[in-house]
Amino acid sequence: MLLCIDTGNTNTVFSVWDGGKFLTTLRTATEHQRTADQYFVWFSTLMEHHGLAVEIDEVIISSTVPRVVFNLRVLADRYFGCRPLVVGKPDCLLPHPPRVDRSAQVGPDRLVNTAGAFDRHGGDLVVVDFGTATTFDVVSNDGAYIGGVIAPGVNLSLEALHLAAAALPHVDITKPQQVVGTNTVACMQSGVFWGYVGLVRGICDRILGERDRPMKIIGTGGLAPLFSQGDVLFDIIEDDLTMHGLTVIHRYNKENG
Ligand SMILES: Nc1ncnc2c1ncn2[C@@H]1O[C@H](COP(=O)(O)OP(=O)(O)O)[C@@H](O)[C@H]1O
Ligand SMILES: CC(C)(COP(=O)(O)O)[C@@H](O)C(=O)NCCC(=O)O
Ligand SMILES: [K+]
Repeated sequence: MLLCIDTGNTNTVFSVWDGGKFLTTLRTATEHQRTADQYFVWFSTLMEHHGLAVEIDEVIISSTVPRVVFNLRVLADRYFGCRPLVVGKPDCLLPHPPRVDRSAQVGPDRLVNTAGAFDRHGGDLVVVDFGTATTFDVVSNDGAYIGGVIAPGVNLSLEALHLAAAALPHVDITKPQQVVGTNTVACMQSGVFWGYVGLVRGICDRILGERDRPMKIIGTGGLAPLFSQGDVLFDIIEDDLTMHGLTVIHRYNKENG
């Protein structure tokens, strides 16, 4: 079976694909010091806990943190007896190569989102992914990643306020009751929540204006549903888009590699 690994700057997600569906999805904090042995103890313990006695014989990795790839490669080699496909490396083929200034610099998560979204929805898309950073990935009519936008992530913005201003506490994001906050926490939540609603809407409107054609807007990442409570921001919300993209790229490499 195929193990799909998506490492973001905050969290790493492992998901097991049986060829038709994901059997389980496991999440751990991203730490570059974690060894292959540590990954395996964590993974095998939870697989056993879920009663999943499956044999992994293929691995695909997308990592926005280059340093973790070494240990993930060792994991695949030592425990699953395979050489992983690593998105963004020259030996990993993409169904539609990106058309940007330096394709080697594009975050692999964005290439994967593009592949997953095009497979499900066809071309002319904007994928908005709420992770450590909030990214906008523009997918052309023929399925290529052709550029986008990188904005600071929601939690990063809240944390930056806390770190830079002595009197501002650490707060979690939520949709505030009112725009006008009557205490410090409510004021901060309002600034970030409504600020992001405006940011997403404003950037998508500008992308649509610049591209001058109808496009579908797809939201993904854990915070997409929260922000769509503030305004109609997305045509579709899909929380498994990155994982789906990994299966698409894996299949493409099997068929064409
Ligand atoms: N459903 C959720 N509710 C609240 N916060 C979330 C949710 N999903 C993710 N987050 C937060 O959003 C940030 C980005 O998370 P994640 O999507 O895992 O980022 P990355 O892919 O960059 O690792 C993290 O700080 C995480 O705690
Ligand atoms: C923009 C990102 C930091 C987003 O990563 P994430 O929020 O998923 O951790 C990542 O896609 C990245 O490191 N990109 C490299 C630069 C680029 O995509 O052009
Ligand atoms: K992201």
